[in-house]
Amino acid sequence: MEIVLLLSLGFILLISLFIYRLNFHPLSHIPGHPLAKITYLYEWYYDLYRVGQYSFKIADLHRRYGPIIRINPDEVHIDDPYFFDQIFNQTNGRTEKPKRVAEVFGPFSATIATQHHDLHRVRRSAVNPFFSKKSVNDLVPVIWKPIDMLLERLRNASQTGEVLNMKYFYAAVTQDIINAYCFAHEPTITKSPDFGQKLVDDVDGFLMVSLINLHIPWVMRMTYSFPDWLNKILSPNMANLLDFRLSLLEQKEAIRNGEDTSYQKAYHRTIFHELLSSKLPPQELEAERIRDEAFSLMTAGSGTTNETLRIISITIYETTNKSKRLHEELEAAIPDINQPPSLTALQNLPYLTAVIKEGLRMSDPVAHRINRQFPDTPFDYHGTFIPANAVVGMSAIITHHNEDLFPQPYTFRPERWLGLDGQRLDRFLVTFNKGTRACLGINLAQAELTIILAAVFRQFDFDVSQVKRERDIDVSRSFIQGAQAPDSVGILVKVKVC
Ligand code: HEM
Repeated sequence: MEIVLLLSLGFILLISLFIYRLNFHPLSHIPGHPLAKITYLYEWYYDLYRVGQYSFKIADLHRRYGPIIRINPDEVHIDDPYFFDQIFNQTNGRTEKPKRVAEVFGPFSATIATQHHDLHRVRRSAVNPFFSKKSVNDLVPVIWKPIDMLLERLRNASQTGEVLNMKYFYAAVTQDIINAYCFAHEPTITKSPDFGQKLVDDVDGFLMVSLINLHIPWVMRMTYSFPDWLNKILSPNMANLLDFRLSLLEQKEAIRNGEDTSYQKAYHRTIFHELLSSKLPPQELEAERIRDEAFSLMTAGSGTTNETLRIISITIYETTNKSKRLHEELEAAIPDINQPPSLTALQNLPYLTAVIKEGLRMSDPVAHRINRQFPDTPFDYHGTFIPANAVVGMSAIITHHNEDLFPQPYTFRPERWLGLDGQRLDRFLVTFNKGTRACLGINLAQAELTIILAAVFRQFDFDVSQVKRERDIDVSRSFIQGAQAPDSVGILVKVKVC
């Protein structure tokens, strides 16, 4: 009898909640699918049951309900490229990251995972100087080191016929670069026989788990509270990642204790040697906080750039006329491969630059929507009121496939970025997002893309006949970062010297 009473009470409460969300909630006037308005289960269904599909479903919902929609009980999503700056680039008051997004990697104290505006400003201003244009320009010799190693390995593979996996060789280079910048390490991953495949796969696995954590936050919180040995038993795939986190902690402590002085021999700045002697408040320099910052830089600084590199590379080799045009531009700009031009000279090459922009448009490594809360700022979207502190998001993948701005959006057409018409499109390229929480590593990523693509395309051609676009290239799932089909083994290529 009591159970029946309790069940009836629960049922009445649930119905009342649905009625509130549908009719009286501050976002109730915003159109959207009725199920998405009343329950998070709608989003769960697409993300958890259909595995990483909500990012794509949102585009469908916009087609049905218009440019401003409610995608879950508490969140608004906008599809309007002209409104991007108003949301992300506005400086009128505090910009916060919604709690469940900030904690998507667990209770994680890196800049990227900081919910509140003021703390984010403190953390971000400590790391910003390392990623300015000037700092990245000073880093160019460090960037070249693993690239030279990769070129050597590509040359060898072209002679032996060895099949290489592009997914891992680009990742290795980007990891070696950020490793050197963070800790003054010599490049080792680009030299390793499998290009450090396990760590790349583990980070992919971690991102998949993060999607579960977005929806069921206590899962990651609980696992964070377990000791590493227990987590390794529960989830053997995570063992390497946990060791990696531990090794970051150890490296950082060795620096703090003066046991690691490798930076004295390095001819470049290193982030963690400087950060540990910075004027950050003591709690910001605590061991685990700095470990989390290192973990975030090492992961955010590799997977994204790697994804763009491989999508550009394969797409360009699939379209012979484009690879020919790029190769001709590079041959003229780099007559002697042993004397590469400066980064600035490479960044002034019009076709290479257009290829990179088109690659950033089409690859969209951060496939998930990006959302914010503005506690001090309400918005007016063409007559639709969005109250202060509502969660508001936009998606680069939707903006970048807007047919009015980018006709034939699924076709790789670098030419769209050339000339005056191309310059007008620049403001709609939002792969790195905009505003105070936009990508920290944009200058580094741009430099890596430019130098790596110039170096590789100047000398090599690839046989891409083993690559299947739908399986290995197209982003068909979104786990914060975009992912390819589950049966993809990466991108297997044979190397040819051109
Ligand atoms: C093609 C390459 C890259 C793309 C497309 C990309 C994209 C993005 C995007 C969209 C964000 C905003 C995320 C959000 O608001 O939730 C972001 C943030 C961030 N990115 Fe990147 N990124 C790339 C490369 C890098 C590199 C090389 C680094 C270097 C270490 C880096 C470090 C970061 C960090 C630390 C943040 C957090 C910034 C903050 O919260 O203030 N990224 N990135």
